[in-house]
Amino acid sequence: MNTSMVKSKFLSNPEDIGVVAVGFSGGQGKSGVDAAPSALIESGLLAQLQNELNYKLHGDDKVNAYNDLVPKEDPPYRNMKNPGTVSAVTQRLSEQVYSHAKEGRMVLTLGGDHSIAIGTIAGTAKAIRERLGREIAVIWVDAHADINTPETSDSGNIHGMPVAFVSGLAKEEKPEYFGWLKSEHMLNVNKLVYIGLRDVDAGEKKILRANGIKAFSMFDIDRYGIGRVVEMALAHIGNDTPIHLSFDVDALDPMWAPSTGTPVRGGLTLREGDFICESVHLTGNLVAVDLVEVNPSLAADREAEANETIRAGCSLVRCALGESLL
Ligand SMILES: NC(=[NH2+])NCCC[C@H](N)C(=O)O
Ligand SMILES: [Mn+2]
Ligand SMILES: [Mn+2]
Repeated sequence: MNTSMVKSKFLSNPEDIGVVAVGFSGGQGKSGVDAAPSALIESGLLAQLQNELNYKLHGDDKVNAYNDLVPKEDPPYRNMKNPGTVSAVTQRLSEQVYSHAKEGRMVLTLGGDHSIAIGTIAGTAKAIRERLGREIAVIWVDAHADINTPETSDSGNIHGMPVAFVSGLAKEEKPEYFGWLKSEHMLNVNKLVYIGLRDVDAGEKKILRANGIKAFSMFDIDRYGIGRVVEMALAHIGNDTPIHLSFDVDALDPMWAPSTGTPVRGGLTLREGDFICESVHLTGNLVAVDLVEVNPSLAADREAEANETIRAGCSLVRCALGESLL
């Protein structure tokens, strides 16, 4: 590792990264987001982590497609689209993430749409509870809150619901529809903090308010600047808490990350996104990172815009894992 890098104090093997490549798009309707992990890897992300940041990488270098888990029929249930598929994939993913986190490794998950955070957070939360007897905190960087319940969602897309499921705000008994989520998988909502919000549904605003969830919108970033916002976000979590960073590339302004399924103007600059990741790295508390919603096939000028988005995604991940400017 570089000397300037901070080793996470909650990892027994901080030089080791468990990589999980999740080629999955079933949490929303647009194809192409499943191609992101291979695009990120082909552009050199894992090679950089290995050769420049000197990490030891574990896990499969092939992208998981989870085709064996797709049921023959998957009708909507409680207004959710592809509920059986998303449930089965995130359950399997939770076990993959868990097995890396259990070994005391940092876990890097390359999505895929944001529904996969049901699996990544469930896996991290369970492993950290078992290994350290601790609850994790989640920093959710996104234009969206992704905290709809099946009933509040207008779209029925599960990538708009992962926070509700993994925090127990959306409940379901049936094991084939997320009933596999048990208390050991759960995230406490007072250990959750959002950064970058600017497109939050009316039902989600109610949920955020009713549960007193800490959220920093783009308004807060304009008002206080990214430096103070990150400071306040980290203060909310407390400086002795393992952190899972879930970064939706659509938190960035479409100027920096145009190739994504639900772009919203007025977002973070790439530098602000990198700054969040650098700051989280510097806490020494990071235990897991997700990068989601890169969709290389969604771009007006396909190649140039897709490449920009992939480059932005790689930059965010490298910053979270300790690349520094000097
Ligand atoms: N991960 C995302 N990009 N989520 C977008 C969600 C959009 C909208 N709030 C919905 O529930 O459908
Ligand atoms: Mn989003
Ligand atoms: Mn999201």
